[in-house]
Amino acid sequence: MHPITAPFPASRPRRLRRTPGMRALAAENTLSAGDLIWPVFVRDGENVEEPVASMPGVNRLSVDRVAAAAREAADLGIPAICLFPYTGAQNRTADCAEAWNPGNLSNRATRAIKAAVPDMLVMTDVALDPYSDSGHDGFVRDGVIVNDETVEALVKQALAQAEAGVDIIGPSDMMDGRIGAIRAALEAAGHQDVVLLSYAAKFASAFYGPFRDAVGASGALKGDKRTYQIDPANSDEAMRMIARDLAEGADAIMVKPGLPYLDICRRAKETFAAPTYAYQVSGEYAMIAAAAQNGWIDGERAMTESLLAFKRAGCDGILTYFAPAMARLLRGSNAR
Ligand SMILES: NCc1[nH]cc(CCC(=O)O)c1CC(=O)O
Repeated sequence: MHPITAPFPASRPRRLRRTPGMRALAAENTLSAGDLIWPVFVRDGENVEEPVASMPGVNRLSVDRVAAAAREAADLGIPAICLFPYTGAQNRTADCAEAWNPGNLSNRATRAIKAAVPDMLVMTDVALDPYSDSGHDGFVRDGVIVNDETVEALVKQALAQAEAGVDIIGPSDMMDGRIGAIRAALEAAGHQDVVLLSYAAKFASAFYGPFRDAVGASGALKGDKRTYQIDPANSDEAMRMIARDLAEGADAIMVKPGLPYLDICRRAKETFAAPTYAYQVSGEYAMIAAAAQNGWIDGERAMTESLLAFKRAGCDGILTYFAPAMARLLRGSNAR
């Protein structure tokens, strides 16, 4: 880039900032409901809407309420919902068998959404942590999260999700070789149109704390996830993970968390020119929502600014708990 600026007063950059119309004309990036994926927590029961204490404004929904949420999303122009099941300690086992149960919570919610709103895209998470008594994304053997055996289970989980009708599968487990294995299994089973959105650049982050509360994993988790998620110190490693996952058949890639990793978003987009998404995770949501609740920041403006940042960084879309609030705000105005 070679920006050319005349010396003052020939150049007065404030000319282009003078009115809302002028600013709209000069805007380099925009945000729309079509950029958003809404992560939703699913729980047992009927007609249940249970607040998540650490995420003000976010609820765990029973399957019937998830279908209603899908209708709401469709009305707001949000193209996709991402499902995360809440599992209590009593349903967590060492063999994680619930993960590939065709009738598990996630698969039931998928079918309910597809029945209620067929055009709503359903995304699901592939990882064992909602079903594991250890809270880890893989099997634990002698204190080690084992890779290859976990990948076999992830393949079964992904196939059950595809059978239930999901459009987008998001492996979030960070095991080695899972994208290739899941892609091959999907092809073999006739699910050639299922999109793989790989959580390729997923960092071992403190910002997942409220999520682990929301899905019931906080109490279960023993230790941390640093032997499989990426060290926050690393950027080249994230590029290698993205390259690998694209080479194994990922259609799109994700950077997670979001705001603390905008450099990774920008670098990923420039390096690979692939469809690139960011996950504005639970801790990021909680910080903004809690500060707004206390009157310390303007919640709507902070939400909008944080989401626009992802577009500026090169992302094609954002997974965010703010999705319905942002879409509602966008519908009411042309403001970004
Ligand atoms: N496979 C687990 C998973 N999938 C999405 C999130 C975090 C999402 C959020 O914090 O909003 C996590 C948590 C983790 O890795 O511990």
